[in-house]
Amino acid sequence: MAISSSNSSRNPSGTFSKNLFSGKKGQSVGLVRSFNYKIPGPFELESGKILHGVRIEYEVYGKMNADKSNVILICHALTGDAHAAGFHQGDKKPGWWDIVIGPNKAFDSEKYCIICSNILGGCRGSTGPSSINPETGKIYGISFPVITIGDMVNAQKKLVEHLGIEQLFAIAGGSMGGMQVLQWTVSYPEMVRKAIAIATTASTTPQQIAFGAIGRKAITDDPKWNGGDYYGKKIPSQGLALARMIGHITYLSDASMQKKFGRLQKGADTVSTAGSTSAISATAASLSEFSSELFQEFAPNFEVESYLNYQGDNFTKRFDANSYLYITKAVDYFDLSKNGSLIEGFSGVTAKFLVISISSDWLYPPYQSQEIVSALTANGVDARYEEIRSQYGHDAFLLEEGQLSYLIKSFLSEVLVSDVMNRNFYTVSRDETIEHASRLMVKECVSHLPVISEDGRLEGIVTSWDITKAVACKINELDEIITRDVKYVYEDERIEYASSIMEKHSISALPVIDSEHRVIGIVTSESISALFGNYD
Ligand SMILES: CC(=O)SCCNC(=O)CCNC(=O)[C@H](O)C(C)(C)COP(=O)(O)OP(=O)(O)OC[C@H]1O[C@@H](n2cnc3c(N)ncnc32)[C@H](O)[C@@H]1OP(=O)(O)O
Ligand SMILES: N[C@@H](CCO)C(=O)O
Repeated sequence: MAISSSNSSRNPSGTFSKNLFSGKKGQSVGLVRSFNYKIPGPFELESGKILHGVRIEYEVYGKMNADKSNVILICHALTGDAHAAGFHQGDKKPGWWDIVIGPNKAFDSEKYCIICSNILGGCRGSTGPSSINPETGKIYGISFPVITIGDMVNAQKKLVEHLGIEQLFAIAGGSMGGMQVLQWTVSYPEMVRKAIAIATTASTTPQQIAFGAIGRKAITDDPKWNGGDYYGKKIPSQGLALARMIGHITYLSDASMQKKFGRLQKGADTVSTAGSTSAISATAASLSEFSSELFQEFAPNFEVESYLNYQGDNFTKRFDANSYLYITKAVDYFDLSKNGSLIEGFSGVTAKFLVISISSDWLYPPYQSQEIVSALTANGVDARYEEIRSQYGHDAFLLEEGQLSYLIKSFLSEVLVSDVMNRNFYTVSRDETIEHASRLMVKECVSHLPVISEDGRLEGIVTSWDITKAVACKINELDEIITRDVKYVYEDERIEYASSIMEKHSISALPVIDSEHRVIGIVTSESISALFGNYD
């Protein structure tokens, strides 16, 4: 299967493998803890309903830099939580996206401050239907109001503001996490610089809604669901497990199920490999070899049945059935198109995008990611499309470490001069005095002044060092001390290039010019250091 890809971020051979990313091996963020933020005052939902005392559970990996410009928000999928990386005390398994979060990993915790929060409506520390309604002192149950992906994002925004972050360096997530990513860039375009949406859609399809509906029916048809009032009693574990079993099939693929289970049956002790599919098949798999008693009981004799039973049962130990109802409904309502147009829905988006699909994902197939990219591109948004080649199906976004790392790392580290340049800058003209330039530098705390012509074209540069020398030599005219062979960059050049010019010529600031040689900004070594994590 070929990888369809748009551009150059691929490795030189043009192929991917699970171990493709050959950078320094990442390590764990180690022992981590969760925090819990209570949103002060009322929290208004998109429906107009109000929640009080909303709590948001979150975790943080890495440090914020001085101006909090290195923060990456991770959004989790349907049944995830705030624990994305590292270990809680006593845990054997790390957080759910540990493969990409940590020192030297794709979301490098040495460089970025990575935050992940549990969604509103969830059951892992954030307010949801299993929380106590502060107005009644009782568990909400199904008196909890309907929530949307927009509500989840609005709650995350409250957390982000509480942490004093004005703009997120990036936001990333897969599946329903990807929906939150898209919603963020639509609702708060000025707050997101880069967006990574994986295995997701901008508008939930009838097939996706259908699977959600069956899962919900499994829960509500379980007598123990009891109209959502089961807290402190027996939980609707049959229905919840069945919902997860159905859901879990959609997270896998035909090929991955062939590979994992083949037709293997319990009790079969010899296996053989079947042709090109590498399927495992039981040698003694003919029906006649099973006892009629076993057959009549419809016992789960296939390995895939045992696996699904295990996944279903396991799920009931970590998830609340009502949360499942509310969250899947929020997914079903998700539709960013406006007046039937996704292009219109994305008008106003400014973040740079990396949209990743998975070749074997039949739940959120690649065409849905391509639609996102087309609509973004139609709005002039810089959106890159990549398809991960994987047999794991939808859940590949939790597993494909090498491909994800390669794509995410190169996307995050691609910084252009325009991302860093200061557009509020000061200039002088060459017929001005040294005293004027000197006063301007002191007043505005700048050490470099581009010298421009009447129509704004770059003619030279004067630095505070030039002024110091001029004063020592009793020179008064600016014209005499201007550096005319001035180095400059264009705004669409990579920041590494700007940095290399500065290093080569031992200079700490470069004017940024447009195609007509007019000065449009200035980039300084200070702003580059801040971006790449000069942590205080
Ligand atoms: C996305 C978020 O934001 S967070 C939520 C993500 N987490 C989940 O979805 C959890 C459940 N999902 C899964 O397990 C997913 O398949 C994945 C993608 C996360 C893991 O995939 P894989 O590593 O391929 O694991 P696999 O699908 O084989 O399942 C492993 C589990 O099934 C069990 N299992 C495997 N085969 C069988 C079998 N034949 N019978 C019974 N159990 C089996 C394993 O013992 C293992 O149990 P454990 O999880 O308690 O260790
Ligand atoms: N398996 C993941 C992804 C579902 O989209 C989850 O349960 O959250």
